[in-house]
Amino acid sequence: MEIVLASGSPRRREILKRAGVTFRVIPSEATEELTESELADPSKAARTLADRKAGSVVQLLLAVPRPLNQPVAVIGADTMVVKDGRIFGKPRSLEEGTHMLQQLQGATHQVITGVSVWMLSPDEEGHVSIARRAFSETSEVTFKPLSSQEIADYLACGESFDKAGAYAIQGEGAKLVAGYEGDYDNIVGLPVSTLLHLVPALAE
Ligand SMILES: Cc1cn([C@H]2C[C@H](O)[C@@H](COP(=O)(O)OP(=O)(O)OP(=O)(O)O)O2)c(=O)[nH]c1=O
Repeated sequence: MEIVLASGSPRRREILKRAGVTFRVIPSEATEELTESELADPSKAARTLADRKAGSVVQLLLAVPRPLNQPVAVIGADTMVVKDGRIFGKPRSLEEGTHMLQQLQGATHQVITGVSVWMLSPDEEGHVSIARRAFSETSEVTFKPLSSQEIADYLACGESFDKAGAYAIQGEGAKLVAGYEGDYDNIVGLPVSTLLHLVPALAE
């Protein structure tokens, strides 16, 4: 089976590689916008975005005028930070990053990663059947109390802008964190242990 990771995230690539999975990368160009009603249920929203990312890459694969000659699994994922039911994605400005970290300091929040796997199976005539499996995983992260100066100094290191919630637990952001519960890889972007448990074919 061929495995495709529908993600431009170097962290997801790294985590999947470390788990011993052989795959290629096709970054998704799906939009990350959600409607008000989708925003109301963060776990579902994360699964929806993951599904959209995987689905957009499946469309690309099926648009190529060359029949699939083997089953293909396409993996999409989306990570969001959730504080008091509000979703924090990637900050679009320094102000937004500052606001996110002000909300997160001295408190506990959830990090939710939604994952969607689309399995494409061609038959002998070249017809492709599609099966989908989606799940989400939640970890909890507690931040130390932070002063405005500490927040400004952290944002100045520059690692915040492509990270949900404006921090990277695997980077300089580790020093903002008092502790976490749950799966660490899930916080960094891909709950690979649950993924391989639910879709064991990926590890074969
Ligand atoms: C909370 C947290 C998030 N992140 C990252 C994981 C995700 O890459 C990113 C959230 O953005 P996503 O939209 O989930 O992913 P992405 O845009 O990086 O990649 P793609 O859509 O192509 O798959 O935040 C960390 O690296 N460390 C952390 O501690």
